[in-house]
Amino acid sequence: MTALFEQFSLKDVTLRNRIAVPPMCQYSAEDGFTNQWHEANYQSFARGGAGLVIVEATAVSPEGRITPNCLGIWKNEHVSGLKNIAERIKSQGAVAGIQIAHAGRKASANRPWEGDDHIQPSEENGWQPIGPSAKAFGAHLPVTPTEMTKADIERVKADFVKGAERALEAGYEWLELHFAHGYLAQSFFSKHANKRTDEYGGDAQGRGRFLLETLSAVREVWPENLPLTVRFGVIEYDGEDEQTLSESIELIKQFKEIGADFVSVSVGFNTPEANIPWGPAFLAPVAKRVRDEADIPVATAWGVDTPELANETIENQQLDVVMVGRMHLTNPHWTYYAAKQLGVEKPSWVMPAPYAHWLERYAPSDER
Ligand SMILES: Cc1cc2c(cc1C)N(C[C@H](O)[C@H](O)[C@H](O)COP(=O)(O)O)c1[nH]c(=O)[nH]c(=O)c1N2
Ligand SMILES: NC(=O)C1=CN(Cc2ccccc2)CCC1
Repeated sequence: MTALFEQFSLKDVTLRNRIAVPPMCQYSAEDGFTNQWHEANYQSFARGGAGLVIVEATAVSPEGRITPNCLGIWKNEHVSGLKNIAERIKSQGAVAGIQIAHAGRKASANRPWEGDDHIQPSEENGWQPIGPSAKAFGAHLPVTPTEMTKADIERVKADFVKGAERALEAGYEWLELHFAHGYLAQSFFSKHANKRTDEYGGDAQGRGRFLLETLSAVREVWPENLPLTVRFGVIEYDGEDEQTLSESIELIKQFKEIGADFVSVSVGFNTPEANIPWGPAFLAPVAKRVRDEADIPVATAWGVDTPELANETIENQQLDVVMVGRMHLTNPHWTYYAAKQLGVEKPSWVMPAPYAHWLERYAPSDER
């Protein structure tokens, strides 16, 4: 059996294969609400055969959005649209996941194709970002965030809890807390962003406290039988990698004790001075270290673009699930393409019958 197409069970959820579509912001919402763009976007990935489709970073409060056009889950009115998306994903045979998020000091930004840079808080469509300390990211995100008070910390933790409750109500079965990519939770763990001298700063334990407490609070409301997962940047490529990685693995061991079932291993992106070694599956060896040392199932993304490479990361036990992002933007049926490439039996049947039946007996002219 081709490893990439083996099922994967976690708690009461079973993925039909090891291929996941990671969260990818569409920056297409108004006031946080889903629309026909999101419906088409997510249903197409699921129809293509992916085992798990994770809905993009969905903000737990308005100020937690990256851009004004990010999805939201900060009010009950958001639930019905998110439920529609979950149903569309499940109707195509994939597991419906959702990532809930707070952008922290990277909030109040233009959409990538409109500059990707901060919108000044004084501008009509901008707002004042918050963060662990009054320390800006820099580069294209120069606005200095307001240092969060204890009350702010309690409010944002409560926003994550309410977001998790709404995600459950919307029918999602895989919850991912966004603890990566230099957004709020990740930034608390970062020495670059967190200069606090209270219990939410200082050593690794202090810098990890916001993440641990947020996970704990969500654990209490998320059902024990459904996967509760985190996406966490374990390395910055800022010259401190061994230190950061060992501190990150220690924190992940605590995530597991608190009740995290799975980690999507990613990059910290807390500093514009990082030197990221971009390349095919560059993070897979790091994910394997996490998998082995913290003894927890993992996924990672980042350039796992070919079916062969994806299959290898599972076969050589680096990953349990592969996150294939941008390749799904090129081809939402990437899973079907991978099944054909890897010589899986009856490859067209990774898709629903109306497509599978005809593709089973059709070879495109360039393959005849
Ligand atoms: C347009 C777009 C939007 C997003 C992303 C990426 C892209 C391209 N990524 C990162 C993404 O999940 C993935 O980790 C990267 O794209 C790397 O994987 P690939 O090399 O694309 O397979 C991302 N990550 C995340 O945790 N939450 C998100 O909402 C987003 N949004
Ligand atoms: N919401 C997120 O976590 C996002 C992560 N990105 C990281 C990224 C960096 C480089 C290439 C692709 C993605 C950019 C888009 C938004």
